[in-house]
Amino acid sequence: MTDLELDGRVLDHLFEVIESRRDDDPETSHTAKLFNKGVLKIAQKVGEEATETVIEGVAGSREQLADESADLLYHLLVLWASRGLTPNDIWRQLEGRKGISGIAEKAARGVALEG
Ligand SMILES: N=c1c2ncn([C@@H]3O[C@H](COP(=O)(O)OP(=O)(O)OP(=O)(O)O)[C@@H](O)[C@H]3O)c2ncn1[C@@H]1O[C@H](COP(=O)(O)O)[C@@H](O)[C@H]1O
Repeated sequence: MTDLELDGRVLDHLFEVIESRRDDDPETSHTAKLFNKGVLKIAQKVGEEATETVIEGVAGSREQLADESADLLYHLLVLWASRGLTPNDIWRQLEGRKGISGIAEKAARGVALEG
C-alpha cells in the first residue's frame, strides 16, 4: 500500500466494513459479536484499549504503541457506529475547530464558566 492510500480514508473504509458487519454472525465476525453485546461492552473495550494505548505510549516501543492505537481506533469506530454516529460527524467537529487554538478555547471556556 502506498502512503497515498494510507491516509484518512483507511478509517472511512474500516467504518464501512464495521457497518457491513452489523447483522453478521457473531461466531464469525468480531464486530458483529461486539454489536450483539451492546454499547456498554463496546464502551468498556474502548476504555481498555485507551488504557493499553496510554501504557504503550509511556513504556512501550513505537510498534507496540502503533498496535494498541489501531485497536483503540477500531473499537472507537465500533462505538460510533453503535451510537449512530459516522466518521463524518467527527471530521466535522474537527473541521469546526480549525484555526482555534486549544489554549484560547480553554481560556474562553474558563471565562464562560466563571461568568
Ligand atoms: N481492526 C480490527 C480489529 N482490531 C482488533 N480486533 C479484535 O479485537 C479483539 C480484541 O480482543 P480482546 O481479547 O481484547 O477482546 P475480546 O475478544 O472482546 O475479549 P473480552 O474483552 O470480552 O475478554 C481481538 O479479537 C482482535 O482481533 C479487530 N477486529 C476486527 N478489525 C477490523 O474489522 C474487520 C472486520 O472484522 P470482523 O468483524 O471480525 O469480520 C477486520 O477485517 C479488521 O479490518
